[in-house]
Amino acid sequence: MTATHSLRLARLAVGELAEVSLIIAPGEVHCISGPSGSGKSRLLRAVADLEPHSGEVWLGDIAQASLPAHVWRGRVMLVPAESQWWEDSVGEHMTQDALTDLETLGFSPEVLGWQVSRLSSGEKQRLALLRAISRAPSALLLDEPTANLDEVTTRRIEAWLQSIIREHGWPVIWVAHDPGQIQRVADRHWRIEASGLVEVTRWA
Ligand SMILES: Nc1ncnc2c1ncn2[C@@H]1O[C@H](COP(=O)(O)OP(=O)(O)OP(=O)(O)O)[C@@H](O)[C@H]1O
Repeated sequence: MTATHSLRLARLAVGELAEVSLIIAPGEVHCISGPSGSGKSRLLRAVADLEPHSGEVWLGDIAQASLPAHVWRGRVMLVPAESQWWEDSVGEHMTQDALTDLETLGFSPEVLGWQVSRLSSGEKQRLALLRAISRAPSALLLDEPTANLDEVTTRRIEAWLQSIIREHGWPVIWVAHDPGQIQRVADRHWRIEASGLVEVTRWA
């Protein structure tokens, strides 16, 4: 299914961060960087309706406020830096759609039988991404999606994410620290400075 909705933040404010207004077009990746503690994760949580905030968020012509929070979160899917798991085994969290991409992410099908408790932080991170994208979202919020991965795996996950983002036309907000990664994946780059979002027009 191809999503063709923009994600629109209209005067969104959470915590110390000044009001944010952004339009992320279908298939676009907007990277957000900034110092530790500047509010990047809280902003994503507000967009996902996981944190009290003022202002509005729209997915196409659907307002966040018009949907029950759990329905909104199924469409505007947050992949937090530290994923949550609620069942014992990996497979219990996955839909059938996850199976096709297992190998691309470096797993054999046996991973579905693994206990969540044995997963390394990098395995958890890759499987949390797979879990999110296999649930047919309409927009993605990625909080440092490669933070626990080595360079080779990071590049592989970046390429995989870019390809499925383009294929599905998801608007994406991607929190990142690595300038190289931002250079590779961002259509636009915003940095949090003095509690406000400032566009970085040249980030080579
Ligand atoms: N529910 C909350 N209520 C009040 N303050 C909070 C809450 N959650 C986080 N904070 C504070 O808000 C600030 C921003 O936190 P946030 O997690 O968004 O930072 P960040 O930019 O993602 O940082 P990092 O790069 O270290 O992950 C921090 O000072 C944090 O302690």
